[in-house]
Amino acid sequence: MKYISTRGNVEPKGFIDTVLMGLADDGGLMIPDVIPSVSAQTLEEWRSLSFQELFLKIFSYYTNGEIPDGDLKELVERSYASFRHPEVTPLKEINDSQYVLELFHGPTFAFKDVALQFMGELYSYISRVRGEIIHILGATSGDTGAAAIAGVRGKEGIKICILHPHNKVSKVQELQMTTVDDANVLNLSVKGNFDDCQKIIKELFADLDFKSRYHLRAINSINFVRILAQTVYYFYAYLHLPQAAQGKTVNISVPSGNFGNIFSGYLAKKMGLPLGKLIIATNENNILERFVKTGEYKPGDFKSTYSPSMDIQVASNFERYLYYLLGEDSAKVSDYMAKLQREGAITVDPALLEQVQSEFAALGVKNEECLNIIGKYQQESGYLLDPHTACGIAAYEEYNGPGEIGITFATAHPAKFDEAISLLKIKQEFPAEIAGLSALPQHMTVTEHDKAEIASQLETFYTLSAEIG
Ligand SMILES: Cc1ncc(COP(=O)(O)O)c(C=O)c1O
Ligand SMILES: N[C@@H](CCOP(=O)(O)O)C(=O)O
Repeated sequence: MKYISTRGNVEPKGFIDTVLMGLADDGGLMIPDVIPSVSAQTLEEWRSLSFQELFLKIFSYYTNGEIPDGDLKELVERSYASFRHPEVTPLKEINDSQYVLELFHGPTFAFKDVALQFMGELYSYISRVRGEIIHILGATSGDTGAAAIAGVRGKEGIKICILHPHNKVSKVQELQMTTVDDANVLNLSVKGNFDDCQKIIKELFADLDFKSRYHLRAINSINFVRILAQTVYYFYAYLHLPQAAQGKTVNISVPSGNFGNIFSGYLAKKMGLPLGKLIIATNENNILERFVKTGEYKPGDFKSTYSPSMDIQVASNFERYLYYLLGEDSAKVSDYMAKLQREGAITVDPALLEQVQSEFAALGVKNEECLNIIGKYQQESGYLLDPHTACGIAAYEEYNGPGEIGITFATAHPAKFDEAISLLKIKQEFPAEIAGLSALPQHMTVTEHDKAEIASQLETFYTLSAEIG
């Protein structure tokens, strides 16, 4: 398998080179040239596999043998040894038509750990085996940053710089990132919002001279391996439904921001996983809901909500979906993206909109509704949802039809977002790993929202890294 860019101007690459490239050098996003197909019989054979075994099966379609089987197995085993649940991503039954896939049992209590624990191991492996310098640059609305740092802190040959929006992440998220005192970690707290942080890193990646001089590597979902690692739990969830649910339509509701998690579901479906609707749940930053309902993709005004990790207006992975929606025509994708840049909005025609609506449903959940859902589920079933998951549940309630099975992804543990939970006067118990954070000193540099200033901070940090790494 080779990997190509959504914009068509990158020579086809192998798996490891795609990981290293991150953002495609032509400004697009890397995707496989052909999506492999998993037969119904193979799926049936996968039912009894553990999460780790399933991971290896799925990756075997994508890695071209560039990582020997034994090495990949070792990386996967190490990645999930740090999870607190033996199943890694357990499926919980709420009732016989409603399930929650808990994705928060990793070191930083959010779904990002699933892909980023593996990416940390993978980067470390690539650094060791290929002698590549790994200087990670990432942007976060709170969870990616914490998980990426946890995945690579203290690892030889790797440095990581994460930009987060100043005072716009939850207290626990900030502490998880900034109490790490390893010398290979730099936290920049940027005066702006997540979209500003993401825009700056994309511009720095697009400066090919800067990118190659400082060996910039991506950990955000612009990196295809993030998307691929996230497909594993779609398969896992589907294959672990009880027998009574099998054969029914299975819809998945996914709290969404950068469109990475749900794009993994789209990929899983294209590989042959027989899912019903993919339900996009957002908060009041509802660009994706507006797109699915009207065909217009237009970033709106940024709003701070109770689910800060989804406070995103410009959904990075939308371009990957656009590629498939436009019939895998990279010239058309380039035109649409140029128009978006020029005019601030793009619209798809009615025939394409019909296709979008056959593939996705979407709901932008208001702050008040988010709290109502948390309160309701806590009272009725004793299950405490985090505010992102609550948006997912609201969208499930809106779109799951009678006789259908709905799986909502629980993308974070509620302890990360007590700012919202405490508004309901719910007193939650904090896991020890989180409770202990507030006693630790924090390390971060507050920075203007200014690309040149950030580039200069990176130059200093990455130059120093040569001595450390
Ligand atoms: C807890 C949580 N839920 C949902 C999302 C949205 O996921 P995605 O950006 O992959 O759409 C994020 C951040 O991305 C998150 O941290
Ligand atoms: N919500 C994310 C935003 C970045 O998303 P990514 O999937 O592209 O890494 C976060 O928590 O940082």
